[in-house]
Amino acid sequence: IIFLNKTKKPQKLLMKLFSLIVIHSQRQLLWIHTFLSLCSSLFFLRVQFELWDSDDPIPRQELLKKVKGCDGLLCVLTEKIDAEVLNAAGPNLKVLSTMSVGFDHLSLGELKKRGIRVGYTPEVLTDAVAELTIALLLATSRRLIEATHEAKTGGWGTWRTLWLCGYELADSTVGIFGLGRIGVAIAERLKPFKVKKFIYTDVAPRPELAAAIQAEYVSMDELARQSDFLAVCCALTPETQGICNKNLFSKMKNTSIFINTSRGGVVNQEDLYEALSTGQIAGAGLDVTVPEPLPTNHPLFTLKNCVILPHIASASYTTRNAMSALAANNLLAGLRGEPMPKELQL
Ligand SMILES: O=C(O)[C@H](O)CO
Repeated sequence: IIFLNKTKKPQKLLMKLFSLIVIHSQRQLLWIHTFLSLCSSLFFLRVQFELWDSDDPIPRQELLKKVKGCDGLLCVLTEKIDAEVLNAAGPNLKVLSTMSVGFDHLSLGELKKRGIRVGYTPEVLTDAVAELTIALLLATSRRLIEATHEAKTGGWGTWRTLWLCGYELADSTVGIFGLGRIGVAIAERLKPFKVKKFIYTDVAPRPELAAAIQAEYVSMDELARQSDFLAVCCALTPETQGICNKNLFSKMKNTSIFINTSRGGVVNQEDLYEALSTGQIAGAGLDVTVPEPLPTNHPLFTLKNCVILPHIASASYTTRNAMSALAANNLLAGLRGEPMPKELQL
């Protein structure tokens, strides 16, 4: 979280920036890009900034206190930016920059009403998210977590014909729910695994994106019926909230693998638990849940056929650096009154 205030004191500001760079280059490589971007522009813009100096989210009360009077705010997805925060900020706030492609943590209506411009970080994380999705899909379908556990804990006896058998991608049908950049990037990576067919569903056909991967547009029901692997790549919106539910799982094959690297809110977790524990579907790989972190006593953790990761799809050094630099540049462009590199159209 970075709070920005315009100021007329560049000298003091430079000293402050310099000390912050030193502190953060020792602590978090990730932030260096952000600070360099900020430093190169802040001198000319004459702004003061304050950083929430921790990897843990800023406590809500602290956020409400510190945001008062700010012109700009850079946040991550753990901060809910709603009317309460915007009221606490007051009328100075002109720009909000989130270091995320997802924006379900932002009250867009409230931001629009106040004329606050919003920056976000699409594209720079596409490769990392697609890569992690493939890793999660294979870990789930080929039962890698179960297998390493068995090997480590003495379950590995003689070679057995059906022990730890899973499902392979060759000759399979892969379904994508929500075809955007990330869905296409996932399909491109899956293609060399000899997938037979890609199908997708979305609010409407997306022929240009689909052409890149020769994907066929189908209804949600068909997606459920045909997919051997179903990857959820849609944004969380009121329309997609809980859309992966009993109705969807009941139409899937009992050999199908369900993968979600978008947002946990898209899935009805009780229905997913039911589908997994009764063998309605074969397995699920989740990088996102509700809540996050998912309590360690959550029923989904008891299932061998459910692989749960702690929301790490974009967690590569390269991508997080790129996200932080883009978030900083969005913020600065917004403060200068210029077009942001990646601005959300409200
Ligand atoms: O929205 C995002 O940017 C991702 O979920 C973070 O990896």
